[in-house]
Amino acid sequence: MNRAQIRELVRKKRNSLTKKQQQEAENALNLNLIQQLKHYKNAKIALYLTNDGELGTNKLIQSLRTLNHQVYLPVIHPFSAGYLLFQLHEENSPMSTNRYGIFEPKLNCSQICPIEQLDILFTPLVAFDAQGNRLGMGGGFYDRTLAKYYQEQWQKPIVIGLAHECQKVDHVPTEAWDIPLKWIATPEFNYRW
Ligand SMILES: Nc1nc2c(c(=O)[nH]1)N(C=O)[C@@H](CNc1ccc(C(=O)N[C@@H](CCC(=O)O)C(=O)O)cc1)CN2
Ligand SMILES: Nc1ncnc2c1ncn2[C@@H]1O[C@H](COP(=O)(O)OP(=O)(O)OP(=O)(O)O)[C@@H](O)[C@H]1O
Repeated sequence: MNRAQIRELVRKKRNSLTKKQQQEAENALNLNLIQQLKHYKNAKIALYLTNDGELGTNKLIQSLRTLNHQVYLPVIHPFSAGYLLFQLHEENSPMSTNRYGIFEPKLNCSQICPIEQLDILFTPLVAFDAQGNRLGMGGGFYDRTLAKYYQEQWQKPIVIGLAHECQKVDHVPTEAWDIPLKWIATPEFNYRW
């Protein structure tokens, strides 16, 4: 299967999960990651708002806030095409919808966090394989935005892909720009490379 075929197949799969399965997955992911991140204090953590059958993040966002972490969300860069910015997201932050119909914070430059100052960055993904290869929605946003950090000796942020178990495939055909992940969390497991 090529990248487009895998994308189509896995997007269908995750969109066909029932509400109950989605809810259970979201709850389990929350418990998994709260346990995994328990040594962090007042961390800056980038997440995303759920779209297209992706693993739910609302519960995790609420828990992280309760634990005094700061939550950031991606905002599509207003003029650097294909890049993301990460903006602070609080309970009542003004929101707007981007061109894909995904909620994102209304751009406020004073609340943007440079990537190297984030402690943890969670990426959405469509499919992953046993080697940590990641396939996204096809915009190249995360690959492009993180490319600069991948080239240098990279300490921060820790990048963690989030996915349902059903998004694991035998093999993701890779491209030169793809950034393999060192950690993918599902509701059930943590895959580390
Ligand atoms: N929840 C979430 N937020 C995210 C991402 C994501 O994958 N998930 N992104 C990760 O990069 C960025 C947005 N990238 C996206 C790229 C394509 C489509 C999408 O639905 N594409 C349609 C075609 C839409 C069109 O061109 O008008 C499709 O493939 O059906 C959505 C998001 C930033 N925010
Ligand atoms: N580092 C980069 N520099 C320039 N272009 C890039 C880079 N990374 C990806 N692209 C471009 O973005 C397009 C989409 O890439 P790809 O199919 O890998 O996206 P994706 O990983 O599925 O999406 P996303 O990262 O947004 O979840 C490709 O055509 C590629 O040319």
